[in-house]
This record gives sequence, structure tokens and C-alpha cells, in this order.
Amino acid sequence: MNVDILHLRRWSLNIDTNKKKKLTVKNVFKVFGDNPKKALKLLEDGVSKEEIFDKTGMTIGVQDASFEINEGEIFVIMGLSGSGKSTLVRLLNRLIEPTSGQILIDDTDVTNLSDKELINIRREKISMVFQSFALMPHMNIIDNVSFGLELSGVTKNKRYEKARKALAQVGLAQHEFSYPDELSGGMQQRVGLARALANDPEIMLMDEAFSALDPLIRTEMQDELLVLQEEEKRTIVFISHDLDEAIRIGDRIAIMQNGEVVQIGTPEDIINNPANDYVRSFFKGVDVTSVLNASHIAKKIRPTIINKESTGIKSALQYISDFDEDYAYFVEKSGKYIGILTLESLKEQKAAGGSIHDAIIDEKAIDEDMQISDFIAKVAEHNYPTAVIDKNGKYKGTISKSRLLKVFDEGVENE
Ligand SMILES: Nc1ncnc2c1ncn2[C@@H]1O[C@H](COP(=O)(O)OP(=O)(O)OP(=O)(O)O)[C@@H](O)[C@H]1O
Repeated sequence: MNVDILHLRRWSLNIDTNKKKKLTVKNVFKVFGDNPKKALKLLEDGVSKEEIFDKTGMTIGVQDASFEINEGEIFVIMGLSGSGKSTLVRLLNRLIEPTSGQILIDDTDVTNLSDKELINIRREKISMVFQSFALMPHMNIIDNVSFGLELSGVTKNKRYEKARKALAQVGLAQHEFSYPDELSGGMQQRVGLARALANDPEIMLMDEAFSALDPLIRTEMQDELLVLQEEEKRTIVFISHDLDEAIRIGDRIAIMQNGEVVQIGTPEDIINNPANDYVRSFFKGVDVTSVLNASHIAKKIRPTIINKESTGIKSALQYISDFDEDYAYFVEKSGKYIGILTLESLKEQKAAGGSIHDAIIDEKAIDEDMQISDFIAKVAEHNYPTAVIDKNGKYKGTISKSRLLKVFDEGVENE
């Protein structure tokens, strides 16, 4: 089931061309301390954050963050403890005031809003889910879920209606009159999620929301979130310590190091091309099979024969010999993949008076968007490196058994 959900999500991602910006962060700084301007000046003068802290006691929580988050995407923020993840996320809804910079939700500059406008935007557009479930023990589940709506002055009927919808979305419809201590940890976290969903937010900020759950329940909640995203796309900013979680749910991942956003990209981008050793160390040992597809691994290092009018058995034999190989990939002028030709099959057909097409020994290929787990068996059963084709059948390269082993051992680096 998990794999299905992941495929479903990746598929929907591929066809999702709507890239409207939902959140824009421009040159945002956050200094904790009593003289932020002084700290920023020191930073500008090239003084290190450690020195600034030693000299002034002030901490640069976030340094010059600039990025955009698309509508409907799950944007994961990762980084070591103290790297600034929580600060960055709390800047987005101004639970923490930025020292400088701009934060836009759609086209509204959040940094200019009055307190009242800010409260409205938090009620109407943004919800937050924390690691601790923070449920009120003396209130039943439906009252916990509708508590925020009650604060917003929504009538009881209306807020119960919304809370029931949210509870149904997280699979807790039967528990509206239970109390928090009657529910398991996983169920309590679902209540937390339902509470965030109840006001139907466009943006959800989730700070280590699933970290307190045991691994199985955690995976279940990740699936739940992906299914919710399929039903109704929200913009989700999700802090996580856990790389598997980030890869599993993140459309893009931002890596924070010492207050700075050092890299942003899809899991594939980051694994393929880590910005520095810190990022590389995060992705060391990652299960590449869940991230990379055939196009990431395919390489065009084998001889390729283009099918022209003049391409006969003789020229093919010559071409392959020139490469000091005993086989080649046969491709139409349009780039469409035809199959494999070997010295042996060509010589056989030459002797038998056949054509170059009669010498094709293998036409099997794998689709470029297939993930390793789905094509590993195919590569293993083929005698020659397996061709990879795009959705129009065009030849993209090949994957050999040894190439796969290398990827398993070392990941994919830019070669
Ligand atoms: N209210 C505060 N006052 C002073 N310093 C703070 C405050 N909040 C955070 N910091 C400092 O800012 C830096 C970033 O902290 P932050 O909590 O954002 O990191 P984090 O990556 O979320 O860490 P964790 O994963 O441990 O939650 C740290 O050095 C922290 O000590």
C-alpha cells in the first residue's frame, strides 16, 4: 500500500504543472538578542556567528533566507539541531518576528500586517501542527478539534460540522466523544492533525509533527498526509529530522546549516548533487531505491548505431569493432530505440543473407521513470546493459548490473 501511495504521488507530481507561488521568503534574518542591528552589522563585516555570540551573546537564528514555496507542495526543512528550522518556520506566520526581510503569503507581505490582520491570516490561512499533541485533557475530541474555531467565534453547529469532516479525514469519526487519555499516541496526533485541518487552511506548518510516534504509526501518518494531499492540495511546510521521512513526503527539501539555507531541491536533485559535505553527510547511506529512477542512472557510454539508409550489416560490424566492443544499441534517426545488435548476431545474419533488422537480439527496455525496485530484476536478467527509454520510446542510455551495484554502494555523483 505504501508503495502505491508513493507512486500515486510521484505520478501526480509529474503532471502537476501549476507552480503558483504560495510563500515567498526574501532575505530574511532573525537575530535573538537585545541589539539585532549591531549583530547584523557585525555579520555584514564578516564576523562569524560564533564570534558574534561570544562577543555579544546574540544568536543569528536565521541568516539571509530566500526561497519560494509553491502552492500545493510539501516543502520539508531539514538540518541538525540548532540549525534554525523551527525559527524559520515560525517566521512564516510571525510567531517569531523577523529582524529584517520580507515574507509573502500569496501577494500579502506578512511582515507589514497589523496584529489584527495577522490573527485573521493565522485563523483563515495557516494552521500549525506540533510534535507534542497539546490536547486539552478535560475536553472531548470534537471540542479539542473545534477549539480554534470556537475562539474564532464560529457557531457550535458550524464548528462541529467542520470538526466532524476533519475527524473523518483522519479516520477518527468514531471517536468524537472520547477523551484524549482514551486514545493512543498515534490517534492523539491524528487529533492534532484534525485540529489543523478543521479550519481548512491553505498552508500547514508542521514542526516535527510525527517525530514522537513509533516508526510504524509514523509511516502510517505520512501515508495519511499524502492521501490528504491527493484529496485536497495544501501547501505544507514540514520540519523533519528524519531523512527517510523527508524523502518519502517531500516534494522539495531545504537543508539548513548554522542558520543558513544551504540547499533546496527535490530529493533526487540533492542526492545527485549535494551542495557541500554537510549535505552529503545527511544523505549518506540513504536508500537510493526509493528516490532514484531509471533516468537518473542511465548512461550513454555504449556504442550506438543510428539506423540510416546506408546502415547495413557490414557498416554495423565495422562500427562495433572500432569501439572494441561486441555489441551496440540500435536506434532510429528519430531517436527511437530499436534493440541490441551483437557482433555474433550480425555475423550470423551476414552468413545467412539476412538484414540488419534480423540481427536484433533484444528489444526490451525500461521506462525512464521506473524506480530501482521495479526494474532491478529486469537489469539482472538481461545479458547486456538494459536500455532506458522515455515515454516516446526514445533511447536515453543504458543501465548495467555493475552500474546498479555502484549506485547502491556510492549513490549517484555527478560524473
Ligand atoms: N528564543 C530564543 N532566544 C535565543 N536564542 C534562540 C531562541 N530560539 C532559538 N534560538 C537559537 O537559534 C538557533 C536556532 O534554533 P532553532 O530552534 O530554530 O533550531 P532547530 O533547527 O529548530 O533545532 P531543533 O531541531 O533542536 O529544534 C539556536 O542556536 C537556538 O539556540
